[in-house]
Amino acid sequence: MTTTAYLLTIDAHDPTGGSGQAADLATWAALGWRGTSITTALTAQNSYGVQGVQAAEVALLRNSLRTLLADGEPAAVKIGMISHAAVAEEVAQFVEARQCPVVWDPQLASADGSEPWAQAHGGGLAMRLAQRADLITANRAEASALLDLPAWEMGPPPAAWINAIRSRWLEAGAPHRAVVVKGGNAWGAHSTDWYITSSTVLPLVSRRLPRSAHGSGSVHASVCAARLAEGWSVLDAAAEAQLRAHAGIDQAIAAGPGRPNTRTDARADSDDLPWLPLPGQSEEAPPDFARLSGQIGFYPVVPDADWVLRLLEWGVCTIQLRIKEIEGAELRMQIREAVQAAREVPGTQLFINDHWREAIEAGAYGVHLGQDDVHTADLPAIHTAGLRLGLSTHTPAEIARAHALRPSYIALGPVFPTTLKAMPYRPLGLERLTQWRQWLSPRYPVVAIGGISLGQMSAVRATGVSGAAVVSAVTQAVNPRLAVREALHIWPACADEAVAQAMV
Ligand SMILES: Cc1ncc(COP(=O)(O)OP(=O)(O)O)c(N)n1
Ligand SMILES: Cc1nc(C(=O)O)sc1CCOP(=O)(O)O
Ligand SMILES: [Mg+2]
Repeated sequence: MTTTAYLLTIDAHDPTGGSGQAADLATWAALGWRGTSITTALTAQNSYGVQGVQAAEVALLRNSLRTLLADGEPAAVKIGMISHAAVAEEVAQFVEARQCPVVWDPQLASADGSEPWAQAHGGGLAMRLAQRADLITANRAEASALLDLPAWEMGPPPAAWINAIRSRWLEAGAPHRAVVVKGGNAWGAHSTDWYITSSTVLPLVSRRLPRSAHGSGSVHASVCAARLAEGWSVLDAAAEAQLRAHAGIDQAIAAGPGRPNTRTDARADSDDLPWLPLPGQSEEAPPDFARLSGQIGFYPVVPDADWVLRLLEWGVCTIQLRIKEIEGAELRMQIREAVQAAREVPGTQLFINDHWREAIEAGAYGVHLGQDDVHTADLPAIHTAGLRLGLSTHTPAEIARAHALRPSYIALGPVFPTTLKAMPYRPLGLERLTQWRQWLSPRYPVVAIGGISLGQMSAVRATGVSGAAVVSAVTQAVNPRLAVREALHIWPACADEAVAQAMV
């Protein structure tokens, strides 16, 4: 029997279960991970906060770490509260000898001041933890105390913060290393986490909740550790962690008369989504793109206007024209022809892939764009012209980017391996599709795409998505007419009122 992979939290024991190792273990259980824990300190606390801290005995800590390792290496380590220099030294030595991802979530807490923070993190110890960590998740107070930085009230991180974070925490590290400075304890309508690497500064913006909750930092950091262990990028891990922490605070559990505990297994939805504005875009979300007028269902994606005409004849209502390798007058003509034909069939939702200028010119129903396209397309022009917008997404950070643009629908893919084009993403599978679809609900209709055959369409539909976009299942079918008939039988759409009336 092989050992089940495990995550390790090196953190304090919180008797309320709301933070520290208890919260990490519960979060990991909710994510399907086996968690293990090594105790850095015992705390006396309740819903009013920490009343006392007793650092772990160092020989026992060392023995615990060594003993645990005999079962195998952890898949990732999360470090939390360390309130004594000797404990910090032991933990630093331990993580320096590991190969796996390390997340460090520094804690200022030693509420009664009995174990001075400076002692535990002084003498270069904090620097050693920082330089080994793949990700440091600190709120502003923690980062300010550790790096001796001036207060930062509003807006993006000041240059002094970025310089200090880069020169002291990131410079020595690999390029994927990052710091997330969390915005939960700042002010304003939004709570913005700042993702900082040696070359990037990106805001992840959330709707500020009217309350805080105990343990949200632990939930955030433990989600990050799990996702780094699974090979997700730090930005993707941070985006999902922010979503889950937001949901956990929103659904916090009363633990007494004081602060509630962050819920570790909260069900996130679109109110919890962080958004990642485009460079130069304000934190304020833009106005929503127009809503879809009908349901989506079976959504063929086809390479030319002739295909669109055929699909209209066969009763398909939501269609995408995805023309590659044609330009100029021929491109414009095909788009115009398809748009004109679609307009003659009430209830048709025809999206034009990539070619947003030609789509506006032709008065199309909508445009579908990829992640790279949103940097160059004139999104306000598409919005002003009244076109719907569909966006491709493949990761939590891409979902956050899409949410910053408030499109009409969001596509998730590739659900299964696709042969249509090379994709640098691993397939989502149905479980992740179900999960991410929940994150996007109720705000966004979700379209599943990638490797979907007719045989898989019922299972895809059962995940709760609004539609399934397919290329090969139609264009490569031996008998496309029959394939379309079967697909419409599995997933009829056009429940649009206009169509329903036209059919009476
Ligand atoms: C419904 C739907 N989802 C995703 C895509 C992919 O769009 P994009 O990322 O722009 O890639 P190309 O299709 O242009 O290769 C799509 N077309 N439709
Ligand atoms: C064009 C495209 N975009 C994808 C995404 O995940 O964004 S998957 C994909 C290919 C869809 O073709 P088929 O149905 O033949 O697999
Ligand atoms: Mg495209």
